[in-house]
Amino acid sequence: MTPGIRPLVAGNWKMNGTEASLGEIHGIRNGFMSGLDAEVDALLCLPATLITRAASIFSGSPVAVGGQDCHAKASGAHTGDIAAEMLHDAGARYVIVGHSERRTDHGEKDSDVHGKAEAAWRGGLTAIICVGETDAERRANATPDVLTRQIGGSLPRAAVASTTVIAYEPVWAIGTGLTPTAEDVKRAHAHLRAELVRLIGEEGNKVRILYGGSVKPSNAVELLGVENVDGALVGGASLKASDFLGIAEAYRKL
Ligand SMILES: O=C(CO)COP(=O)(O)O
Repeated sequence: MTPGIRPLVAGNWKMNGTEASLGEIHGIRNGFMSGLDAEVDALLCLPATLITRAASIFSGSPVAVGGQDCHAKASGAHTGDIAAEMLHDAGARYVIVGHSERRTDHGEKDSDVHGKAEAAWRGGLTAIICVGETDAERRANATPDVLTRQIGGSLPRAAVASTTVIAYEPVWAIGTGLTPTAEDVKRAHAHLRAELVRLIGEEGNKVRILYGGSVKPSNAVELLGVENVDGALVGGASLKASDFLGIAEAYRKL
């Protein structure tokens, strides 16, 4: 946690979810309507096919909807891609950019992520910029260098805290059930905070830095209580309303 920063618990459904999953979205809505919103902001980043339906379910609730990627351009001949403006039109207010799965599956580089973050702002969205080291980089003690390089290349210098979120997601912790120690998370987030301030000045002290990678209800209190951890980006556990709410409930104990 960071004094003065309201935490954000965000889900990332990745390539999961159909009509049959709408019950979980209703469950998430009901959970946040019953008082949890006093503690934390909530967001669900969905496949594009569910954004309009989820935005209608979440309407009048404190839960926002986000996309998982956007193109750098606003429109054009880019088959299969989606523009930030289109996500906004569908009801999204956030978009994840530079997730490690996009960096791996689609060869996205820091310079691509930089362009997508600017596109997100142009389209009226908050950009969630993801960074994080691989297992090999961790073993080589290269985590601080990797984070410096990724944030330096991915973060446009015009970033402001109201429309920028950083997510620290160690690649080796995603979907594996493995998590860094609280001490390792503290060190990585302190490093990212210092880099933010170096890159964008005092504004960097107000930017939310989320932790992502195997967050569950059982480890949420420990991970979310760490200094400079301003929320979570949750994959697998966000698919079930009870687990996602269980993670947000950590803020009732912190
Ligand atoms: O990649 C993630 C969120 O963006 C984390 O995924 P898991 O919570 O499934 O490890």
